[in-house]
Amino acid sequence: MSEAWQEYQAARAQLAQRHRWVIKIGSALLTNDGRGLDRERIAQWVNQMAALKQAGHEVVLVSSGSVAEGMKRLGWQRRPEQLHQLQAAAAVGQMGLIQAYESAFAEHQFHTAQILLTHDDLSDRRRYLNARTTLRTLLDMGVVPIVNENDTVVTDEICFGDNDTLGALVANLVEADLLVLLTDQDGLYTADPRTHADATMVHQGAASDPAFKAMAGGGGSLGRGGMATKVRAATLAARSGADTIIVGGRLPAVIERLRQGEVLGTLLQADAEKLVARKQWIAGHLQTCGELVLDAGAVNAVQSQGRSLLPIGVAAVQGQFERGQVVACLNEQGQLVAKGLVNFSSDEARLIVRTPTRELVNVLGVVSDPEMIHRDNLVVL
Ligand SMILES: Nc1ncnc2c1ncn2[C@@H]1O[C@H](COP(=O)(O)OP(=O)(O)O)[C@@H](O)[C@H]1O
Ligand SMILES: N[C@@H](CCC(=O)OP(=O)(O)O)C(=O)O
Repeated sequence: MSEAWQEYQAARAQLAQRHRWVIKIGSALLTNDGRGLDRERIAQWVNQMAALKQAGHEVVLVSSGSVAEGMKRLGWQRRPEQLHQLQAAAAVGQMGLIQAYESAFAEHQFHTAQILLTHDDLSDRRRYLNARTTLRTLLDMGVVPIVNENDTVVTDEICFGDNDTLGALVANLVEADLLVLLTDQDGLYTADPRTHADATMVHQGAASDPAFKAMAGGGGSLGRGGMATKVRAATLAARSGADTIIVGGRLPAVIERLRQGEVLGTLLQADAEKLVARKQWIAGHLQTCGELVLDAGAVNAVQSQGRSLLPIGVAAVQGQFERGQVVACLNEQGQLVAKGLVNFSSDEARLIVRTPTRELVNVLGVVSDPEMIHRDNLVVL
């Protein structure tokens, strides 16, 4: 046995002990090649999740499939393009999705709970904390939360877009130990195996390794994200310390075998420093209200020295925002370097661009917090 394989085995044995699992099941897998939900498979996964719970683990399920099931129920052959049709299909299909899981978990005497989230729910601090408390309460009660995006009310601008991202943000929310992304491929390959017959599977690596991002392509017609969003999800999940496994959901007894520590799929390990809860919430903002453009000195202070962002280092302000909202910090080349909770509104911020701290009082009068973004509220990306 090679040394690398021994290393994989050791990592998997350790993972199998992890307490709180978020398991995401994608559309490509759930939907019987577009012919509605694959109920037989759903029952098999539920049996394995029930066994996981009986062994003392906690499980949160993130499941796609509402649009695909809605299309089947409505007799539609192709995924509609129009948003309101997608939303209608999701509303019809979510009924079937929840019904399928509820009856399968009931066979094992487990209660389930439906949680439908939008991006807005997680970007508002109060709603985020509410969602977190509810999910944790459900887990304490032994209930299996089943999460999906609230497709009926989201628009393109405010959606997570794919359930891989949602799965990662849920992993952050519940401080999961492990995120399992079940999909239609056995794992992440060096290139999309549907178009590259010679591609080989990656067994293990660091979530932040840019090589994986380069390998990952888009998805099929039912799923939305493809591998690209799965690799990104692994980097998001890593912020709260969760490792991610991308694995084939059609492999026999896949969840059970992961629980036994078998080397399956691709393990992307959390290698970045775990962020405190408040910073995870800031980092989880996919859309921000505005941008601050930082000069090179400020980028260095924030990125390499862990310092607060001061108005003197801000070269420009874009967009409209209020004090306390999350803004993006860009370098002068327009690349995202950080996100943070800003201490000034966009109107105030424009007035104090490039202003030294001691002169703020001359521009704005009394200033309680002189930093543009305090380091405790700043996440370097
Ligand atoms: N490097 C890669 N390795 C494996 N699959 C890839 C890769 N790049 C793109 N893909 C595609 O991603 C698809 C899975 O993503 P997707 O269709 O969104 O599934 P899901 O609904 O499970 O999220 C695979 O069917 C595959 O064709
Ligand atoms: N919320 C949507 C799923 C979004 C989606 O397709 O996600 P994925 O299968 O992860 O690419 C649904 O339930 O149909």
